[in-house]
Formats: sequence, structure tokens, C-alpha cells
Amino acid sequence: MNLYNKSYGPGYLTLEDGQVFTGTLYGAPMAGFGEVVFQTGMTGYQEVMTDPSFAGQIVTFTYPLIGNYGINDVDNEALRPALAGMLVSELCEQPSHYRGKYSLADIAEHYSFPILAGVDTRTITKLVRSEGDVFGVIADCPLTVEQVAGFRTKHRKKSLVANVSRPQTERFSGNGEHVVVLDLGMKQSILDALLARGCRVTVVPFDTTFAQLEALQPDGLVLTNGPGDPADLRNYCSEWRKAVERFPTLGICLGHQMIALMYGAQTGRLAYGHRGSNHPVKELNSGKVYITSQNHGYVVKEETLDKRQLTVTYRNVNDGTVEGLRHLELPIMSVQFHPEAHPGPSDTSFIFDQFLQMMRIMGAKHYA
Ligand SMILES: NC(=O)CC[C@H](N)C(=O)O
Repeated sequence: MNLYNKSYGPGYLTLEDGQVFTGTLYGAPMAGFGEVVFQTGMTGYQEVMTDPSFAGQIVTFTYPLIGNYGINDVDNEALRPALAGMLVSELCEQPSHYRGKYSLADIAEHYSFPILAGVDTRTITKLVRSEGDVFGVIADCPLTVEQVAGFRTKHRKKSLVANVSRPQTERFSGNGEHVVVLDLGMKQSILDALLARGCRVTVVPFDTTFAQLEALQPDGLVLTNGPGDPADLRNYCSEWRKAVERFPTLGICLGHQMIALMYGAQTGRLAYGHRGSNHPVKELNSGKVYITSQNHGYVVKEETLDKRQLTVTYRNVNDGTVEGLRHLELPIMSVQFHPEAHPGPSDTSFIFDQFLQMMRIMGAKHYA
């Protein structure tokens, strides 16, 4: 590995209010722009880098050393990184791990996304915590407030899910239940979790119609994670609702938010998002608390739920927000956290087993 001197020299993060943070720019000399968010995991930067839900976002890593175990060939959540940029305190240029094949700087250069290293990530994180909605641009020069505003206008016009969803159907063999996955920006680990349980999986583009889904004759449906504001996908709700009412369904993260929207609830922004590997959620039935992997900026507004149709199954222990839903009559369940883990704990992988159970028990009845 040739790991040295990959930087382009000084780089700058300019925020909407004109604040500038100076560091060393790696990866791409062109501007990276997006919502500035923070991720608190101590490991997992490769999974974060390749999780399509981060499309259109600049991710601040609160862990102070990033890149120390390199990048390998097995932990990618998608074929390419989707995020707009990374902000790190110290970028390690000499990774060491038996599986590590590339340095983070190499990958950033290969895929042309910017990493700004040597910035005060603690101050940026505190800013995001207090402001919530922070937009910024990473570039090789400081920008004016007007220029940043121009990037924000451009940012608002992006169709994030359309950019990360697969353009074509992909099929994966298995001997078990046939699961159709509606790809809103699917993490590879969701596919892996289904394949590990023997499912036959068909991954379809996000704009697949109900008729097309029905023609595939699934035993169950998964609505995946994905980037952006769930309310932007409102137009798809009526088509998707037909599908979730026809097949046993599991919604994960964005998929969970979409199920709530389909039933007339609203989503809104969290104060500053949940992004990390140690978010406690309580299963309301059992009172058990699980430590979960999370990555979301929006949340289902509980007061807007029609509780005659959807009931809250999980709640965040820190802020009490909705973390899971279940339909009272139909086999539809959803979680805001990530049972597929990667990065973070796999304590809630049983959600996939429950989904399998749901397909087995409710599926046949449902088709009858
Ligand atoms: N990981 C996800 O699916 C994220 C969902 C949504 N984009 C949010 O930020 O809340």
C-alpha cells in the first residue's frame, strides 16, 4: 500500500452561516456538499462510508482516529460510497489490519469524495447538536455565504433515493421463503441477513409498481433503509400501501417511516439525529432493552399515529421516540433501528427471524 502524501493540501468546510473550519483535504479536489451530521460509533467507518442512507450528507466522525484498520473487501454496504464527504479529527494514513487492503485516503481518491481531516470534530458536533439542521460545503477554498446557499438549492433538487436504488431487478437464490426487497438504498447486510436464513431474494427498484410486485409472487416484502426526507416519497405511498397490505412486510428505517406515512402519520426531524452503534431501545411488550445500531435524522411523530391501525412496539430509551411499529390486524412490522447491524451490535437480528415466522404463520392465511 502506498499510503503517504495523498492529501491535496489545505481544505475548508464552509457552513451556511459563514463559519469556516480549516483542515487537510483528501480524496477529491471538487466540492462536497450536504447536510452535516455526526456519527458516534468507535468503529465502522467503512460501513458508514458505504451505507446509501448517508447520500447527500457530510458525516462527522466523533471518534478521534479514523482509518486505522484500513478498508477491506468484505464490509462494504454498497458497491460505492454515497456520502457527500467526511469530517475527521485524525486520518490514519498507515492502517494496520490483516483484512485491510486499502487506506481510507486511497478509497476517497478512487471514488472522488472529499475527506477533511484535522478539523475540530467536537466543535462541529456540538454545533449540530445545538442547531440541528446544518448545511456545509467541503472545498479547497473557503466559500462565501452566497455560494453555500447556491449549493443548498442544488442539494434540495436531488432525488436521493432514485440515485441509490438499483436500476434493475436482481435475484439471489435460496431454498426458503421468497422475499421481495424494495430497494430504497439497501444496505448489503439486509440482503445478507435474509440469505443467511435461506430466503430466496429478489431486490427490485424503488419505483416498482404493485402489479409488478404481485407478479413476482413473494412470500414477504421488505422496505429498506434509504436516504433523505421520507416525506419526499409521499407520492409512492398509495402504491406501496397496496403491497404491504397484500404481503407480510418488514420495514427498516426509511421503510419503517414510509409505513407510518402510508397510514396517514407524519414524520419530522429529530433534534440532531441518531447515528451510532449504542442506541438503547425498549421493547414495550417485554420491557427488555436492546442496544441498537442507528442512522436516522427523521422520526415518526407519535401524536400523528392512528393507533387503531398501528401500535408502537419499541421506544428509544434516551428520548422516548418511536422505534418500532406493528399493524394491529395485518402482518406488517417495522423498526427504526438496524437489525442487520453493520456497523454496530447484532442484538436485534431476531427481527429477521420474527419476519420469517410472520411469513410462515400469517402468509398462508393472508393469501387465502
Ligand atoms: N437509514 C435510514 O434509512 C435513514 C432514513 C431517513 N433518511 C432518515 O434520515 O431518517
